[in-house]
This record gives sequence, structure tokens and C-alpha cells, in this order.
Amino acid sequence: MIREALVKKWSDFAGRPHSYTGDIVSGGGRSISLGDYSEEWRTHRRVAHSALQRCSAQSLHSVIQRQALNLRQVLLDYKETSVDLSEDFTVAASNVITTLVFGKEYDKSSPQLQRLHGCLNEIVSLWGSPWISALDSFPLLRKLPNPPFSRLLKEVARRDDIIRSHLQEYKVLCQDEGTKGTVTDSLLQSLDQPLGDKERVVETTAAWLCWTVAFLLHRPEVQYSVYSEMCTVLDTRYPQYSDRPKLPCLSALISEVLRLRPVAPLAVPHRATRDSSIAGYCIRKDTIIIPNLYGAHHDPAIWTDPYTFKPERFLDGGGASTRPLLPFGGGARLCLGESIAKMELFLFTAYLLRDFQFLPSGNKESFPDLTGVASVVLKVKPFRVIKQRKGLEAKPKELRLKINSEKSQEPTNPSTID
Ligand code: HEM
Repeated sequence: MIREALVKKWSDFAGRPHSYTGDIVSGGGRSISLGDYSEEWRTHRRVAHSALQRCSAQSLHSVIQRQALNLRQVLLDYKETSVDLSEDFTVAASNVITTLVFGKEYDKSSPQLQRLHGCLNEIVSLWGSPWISALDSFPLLRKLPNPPFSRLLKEVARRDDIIRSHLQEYKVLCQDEGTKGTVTDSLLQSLDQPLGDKERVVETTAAWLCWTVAFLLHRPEVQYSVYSEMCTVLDTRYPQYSDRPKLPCLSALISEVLRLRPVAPLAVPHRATRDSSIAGYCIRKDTIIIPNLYGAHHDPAIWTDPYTFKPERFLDGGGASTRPLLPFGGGARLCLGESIAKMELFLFTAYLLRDFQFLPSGNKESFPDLTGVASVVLKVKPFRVIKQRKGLEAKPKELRLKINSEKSQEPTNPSTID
């Protein structure tokens, strides 16, 4: 049904609903993700898409590898203390984007990065608050004083100032170095608009990495399987994205985490641009459509044990196909960062599992809660983890992930899943 709406009838459902607060956050609906379907939006998206494609072809791989190695160093510096890695994952993912767009990377303590992240987090949390969402449904409230809304306006202005000053700095750099017209420059021009997409973009990859570590703590044998596979295939070298077909256990792990916890579980709302139908039901122009990706990924008619973390379902003979997966949506509004995100998920996970073993920080109670917290993206509740360094020379003992393994497939702490 979701495919019918988003892919087959893509032009009927390519719109975005207008909302008072959405317009404020996206500078009047001019961002790619919240902008309505129009000629201006299509041009904006086309330019951004082709710039990202060229970036991916030229430098994305090395940019991600560099951030994966930086992340490795950060983790090594923690020694074996128990830590919450969510901020480090956010910095790594955010540095991929800032390197592509501004040619700059930051470390966790950088005041510029903290200012940007602080501002984006504040926007996300204020925008989700009932004081502010009420303004969309009850226009009369817009006339009353509303301190959270005043704060939102201030944060949005602060965000745009920060981004504008980065863009300005980068334009000067481009002129100085004669790099005008490069791939990054064309991406920059396409993003030289109110930047309402940033909140989601920096959060998704980091949220996904946190979910992966959380699930792996509940089923350590999966972690071992992926590691063992890398030892066999790569020997001592670091993985390349082109190694994907040779690393089925790693690919299966990525697909399973995307299935169980799509970080944008309800995608972004669509709007019917004309009268149409879905599954034979008449849908009037301007109806708001919310694609329930989470529901599709847990449909018992398609998935066996849909609520169980079972990457082996995607291995040969495991019975599942990746075709019904829709973590990036589809059609005209398909996630613009899909190819970047896929490469990030693969390389970050491969680098992390090649060099580290993740362990729970204490007894059974300290296992991560897998229910999740919904905000702009679906996140795991904060948890701490211990990571031990491993060397590829230390080959794992009995580590293959088996299809229909006799070991329980349930997480170690079943009371915490859904
Ligand atoms: C695990 C990582 C990610 C997931 C699961 C994800 C998923 C999604 C989903 C479900 C949508 C909504 C599609 C729809 O409306 O039907 C979306 C939209 C979007 N995503 Fe992603 N995303 C991820 C990472 C990224 C990254 C890294 C970027 C940027 C480089 C990005 C940029 C965008 C943009 C610009 C849109 C709006 C597209 C439009 O409205 O035309 N995403 N994403």
C-alpha cells in the first residue's frame, strides 16, 4: 500500500502539508524536506541531488573513512570505561556532512559544533512540545504570549545565523582557493536556503548506530559473526564499501536494524496533490498521508517473528528479502541522503566491529531498553556501554551466525522489547 502511494502514484502524493510551525522552522516551507511539491522545490531538489551524487562519486568514501578512523581514536581514548556513545556518533555523522558542505570538521569540544548541536536539539525539542504544536490546530492561540514559541523563533534565527556564517566563510575560502564551481560549491549553492533539513540529517545516522550497538549487546553472537566474517574476508585490512557483497552478515545486520527501528518510523507527512486512491479507497486532494514505515516493517504477513532481532533472516536460506524494506521512503520524496546514509552505516559499523567488542556496562538491568523514544527521529533511550579493543590477529572462537540457530533469538532482556 505504501509503495502504491509513494512509488506507483508518486505524483499524486508528492506534496507536503503546510503548517504554521513547520513554515517557521523551514523558512516558509523552502527546505527540501518540508517544502511543498512545486517547480521551485523540484529545481532545488534536483540541484542538491546531483551535487550529492557527484560528491558521493568523488570523495564520500574517503570522508566517511576518515571520520570512522577519528571515531576509532575517540573510542580508544576512553580505554575500557563505560560510556554513552551517542554524542560521539552524532559528531562523526555530523562531520561527514560538514566536511561535504563546508569543507570543515569539528571535535566534540569545539564551541562552534556545540553551538550548532545545542541549537538544533533545542529546535527539535521545542517543536515537539504541546505548547507549540497546539498553534497549528488552534490559530487563536497565536495571539497569546507563548514563551516556548518565542524561544523557538530565537533558536531558528540563531540556527540560520550559524549556518549563514559557515556558508559565508566557505564562499570566501572557495574564492581564495579558486575552487568555485567544484562539487562542494554546487552543493553549497543548493543549500543556500533556510536550512530546515539539518535537524533530521545529523540525527538519523547517529540514532541508527546507537540502535545497532543496543541490539548487539542483547545478542553478542551477532557481533562475533560479523567480526569473524571480516577476519576471513578482509584479513587485516579495513573494509571498503565495495566489499559489501563479500560481507553478507554485516549487510544482514544493517538491514535488520533498519527494519526493526526505521529511524524515521512515520517518514515525513505527504499531501495528496490531486484526487486519487490508495488500495481502492478514494483519497481527496489535500488529504494528509502518513506512511507507517514502522508498521510495514513489522507486518506479520511479511515477516516471521517481526518483533525479534534476527539478522540471519536476510542471509541465504533465511527466508526474508530486503525488497519490502522502505526505511528511506520512496518515489519523489525518497530520502535525499539515502546513498550517503547507506555508505555511512556500512563503513561506520564495519570499522567499529572490526576494532571493538561492545559489552554491557553491568548486570542484566544495565542492558539497553529497546522500546525507543519518538522525537523527530526514533532513538534508543540513553545507555552506557563498555568497549574492548580487539586485534584482528585474535580470531574469534565459535562465532558464525547460524540460520535457525538453536540459541534463543530473543533479546537477553525480553521485557524491554516493545
Ligand atoms: C539512517 C539514515 C537515514 C534514514 C533511515 C532516512 C530516512 C528518511 C525518510 C524515511 C525520509 C522521508 C521520505 C518521505 O517523505 O517519504 C527522509 C527524507 C529526507 N532525508 Fe533522510 N534518512 C537518513 C539519512 C539522511 C541523510 C544522511 C541525509 C542527508 C545527507 C538525509 C536527507 C534527507 C532529506 C533532504 C529528506 C527530504 C526529502 C524530500 O522531502 O524530498 N537523510 N529520510
